Amino acid sequence: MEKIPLTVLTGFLGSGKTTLLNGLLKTPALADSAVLINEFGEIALDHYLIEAATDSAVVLDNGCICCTVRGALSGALRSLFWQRNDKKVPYFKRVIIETTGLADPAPILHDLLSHPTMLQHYRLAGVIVCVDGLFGAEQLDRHTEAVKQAAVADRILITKTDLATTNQIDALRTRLREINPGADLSRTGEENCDAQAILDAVAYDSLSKTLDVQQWLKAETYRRVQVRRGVGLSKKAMLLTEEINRHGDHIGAFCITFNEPLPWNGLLLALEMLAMVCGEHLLRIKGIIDVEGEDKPRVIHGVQHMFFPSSTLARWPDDWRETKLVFIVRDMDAEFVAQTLDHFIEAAKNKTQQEMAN
Ligand SMILES: Nc1nc2c(ncn2[C@@H]2O[C@H](COP(=O)(O)OP(=O)(O)OP(=O)(O)O)[C@@H](O)[C@H]2O)c(=O)[nH]1
Repeated sequence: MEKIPLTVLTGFLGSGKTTLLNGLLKTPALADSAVLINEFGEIALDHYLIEAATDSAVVLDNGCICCTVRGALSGALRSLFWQRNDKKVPYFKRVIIETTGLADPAPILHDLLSHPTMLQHYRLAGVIVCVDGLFGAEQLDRHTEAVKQAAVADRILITKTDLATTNQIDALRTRLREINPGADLSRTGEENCDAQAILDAVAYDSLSKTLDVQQWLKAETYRRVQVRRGVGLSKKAMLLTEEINRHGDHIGAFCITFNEPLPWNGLLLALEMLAMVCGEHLLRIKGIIDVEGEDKPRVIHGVQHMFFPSSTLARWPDDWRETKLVFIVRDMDAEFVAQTLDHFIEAAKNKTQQEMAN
């Protein structure tokens, strides 16, 4: 059965999420959507979608379903799926989750990822983040959540471009590029900003055999970090603030490559170890892996200490067969990540060699 695409729409308070969503939902392409508004605690949200929503799902004028969910989303998504199955709500093709502006997106993505039954029905199509063209820079300065939101985005939309000056928008673009070099970045009102483009641009389908790897990974936009062979793990370097950029964002975005096939177990151990020791510093990881003994590339991606189930693509791009892992981290040393990967990969290779020798 085809999985239902799930788009997470986030962005700081007042950044224009609801305005964007209202615009998107008016377009016929998105008429068959279910919208979940994820509320937390006492934060007062009073816009039209919330007003339209009661405890359970409400059908909006355009046929979209809307409901407000307090706390964890996974239960609501499962229930929505079964309601659709039992025809208790109109059929919907996709789900858009709008989070509250104060939300750290990582726990939301964890919630979505950590329920295997939910992953049977849904797939994460992408994370869209609205950044306020006028106040975005200030929000990035003051609020860690705003930086984290930008870091996990697949697509960033700069809003309120009618209010901001060209200089403000250009400076914001540059800063967002530093935080998240691989995200699609555009401003509302731009040509490539229509509803379908926004939803399609980020589509990562774990079952898709046709994923455009280059477009998805954009490895060339990240700073390249070399693995120093045979150096091993340094005792001192784990959590460093070397990655602080000139805005003080404490965010590092880098790419690590390996040009020989890797033992899958060694790589997994390395990633597990990184997730265990410094999971909260790992904001986003994506990778295409050349696995020893396999002809086809494997895709992995994760947020903090959670990884989406890995999947295998149909084939390598014509001009590229190399492992590439991109990381967006917070207060974490890039070299430490590279050496940890190398250490566990080498250990796995040595173990296999010893087993073969015996
Ligand atoms: N001029 C202008 N105003 C905008 C734009 N986008 C949003 N706004 C206004 O900014 C305010 C906040 O927009 P919302 O869409 O409610 O923002 P939000 O991110 O959903 O806000 P919360 O859900 O409260 O976090 C509203 O008054 C909007 O009318 C824009 O592109 N231009």
